[in-house]
Amino acid sequence: MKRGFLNSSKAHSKMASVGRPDVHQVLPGVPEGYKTPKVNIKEGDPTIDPKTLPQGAFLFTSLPNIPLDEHDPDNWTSCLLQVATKAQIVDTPGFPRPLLHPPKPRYHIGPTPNMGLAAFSSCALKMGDLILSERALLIAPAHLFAEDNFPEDFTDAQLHQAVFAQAEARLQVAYDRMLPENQKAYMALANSHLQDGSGPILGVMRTNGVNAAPLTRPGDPPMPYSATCKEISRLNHSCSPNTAAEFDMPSFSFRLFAIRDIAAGEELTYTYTDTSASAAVRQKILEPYGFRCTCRACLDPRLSDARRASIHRASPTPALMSMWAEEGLQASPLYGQHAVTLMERYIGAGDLENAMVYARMCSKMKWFGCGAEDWADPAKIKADPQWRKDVK
Ligand SMILES: C[S@@+](CC[C@H](N)C(=O)[O-])C[C@H]1O[C@@H](n2cnc3c(N)ncnc32)[C@H](O)[C@@H]1O
Repeated sequence: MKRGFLNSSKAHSKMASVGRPDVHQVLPGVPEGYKTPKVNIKEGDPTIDPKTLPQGAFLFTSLPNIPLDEHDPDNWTSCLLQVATKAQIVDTPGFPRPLLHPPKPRYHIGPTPNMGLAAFSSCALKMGDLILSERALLIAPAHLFAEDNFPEDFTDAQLHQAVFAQAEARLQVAYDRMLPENQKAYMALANSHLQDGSGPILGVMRTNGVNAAPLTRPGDPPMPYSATCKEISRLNHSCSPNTAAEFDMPSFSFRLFAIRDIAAGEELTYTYTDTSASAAVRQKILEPYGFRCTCRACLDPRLSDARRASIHRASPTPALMSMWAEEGLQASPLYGQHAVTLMERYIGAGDLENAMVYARMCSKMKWFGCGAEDWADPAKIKADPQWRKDVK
């Protein structure tokens, strides 16, 4: 039986452009005459051999690496990645594996009265059910970074705008490499950054980016990546979400799972914030998305804040697990770790019935990337080296 899964480290041809935005038109704060530096290291550029680039250099690429004008039923992602990150991806055993799809569609996108579009379950779902798999439209560094020395007389506001302009110019290259239908899908996504100087491509990324954590290699400085998806990015936020997304490196795709049982027609949500934080802190983190969360935990923060604080401190017990579930925090890695701890505790005590309860729970927690479908097997539990080790 695999232990500690929760602790393990775990995008040429020129194409038509849909609604191609003009960086300087949409960034009025950039001083007249300021030109963004050219950042054009594209794969397939005959003047550059990617193998000679430093590991930290950025590369525009498509993953899986198929010709840019070709269609793949599973789509491909237009990426801006560090050279070393790309190497890590293509060296992943099994890459590029086809996507794992549910046997029939389990969700649909539809309107809400006050939250724009949203995703809804099309059937009753069980905890651990795969809802959808998709490759992102765009993956790029989540953090804005400046690439040249700015004129000394720039004001803070101008500096801010110039950094946005650089980011937009970079993203424009990745956007130009997308298939026209992907460009169209990208520009159709929500944008909560229409007034702050973000260019349109950056604005959509900042509104819809999903954390592609496994792409961040351990190192200094860490480079977080943001993935903008056609479908998953339609999910609205909840501080007690009912889904979680896991990035599967071999297939280079996100998998969205039900993290508890979900009724047919229920809205599917995931979290944009830190669910362990207080309601006030969560609202602050959500501010850039342009809404105030009105989920159950935010409407009654006094009770929920106290409960969240205490359950994050407490040691795992079956009663504590119920409190985590009542608070709707099954996406938290700590919840998963507790399930493993309890399973191990019952294995050590030779308590098969209770060990099976938590083994079944762990087996369904596929959003943690554990892929541990067969943990809930009494024969395996009894064959575990720790079986009955704590029995005096
Ligand atoms: C990633 S998009 C989600 C999909 C979006 N509703 C759409 O129409 O495409 C994020 C945007 O959805 C809206 N949104 C997401 N969660 C919300 C919530 N809990 N309450 C109100 N608006 C929300 C906000 O406008 C936010 O900027």
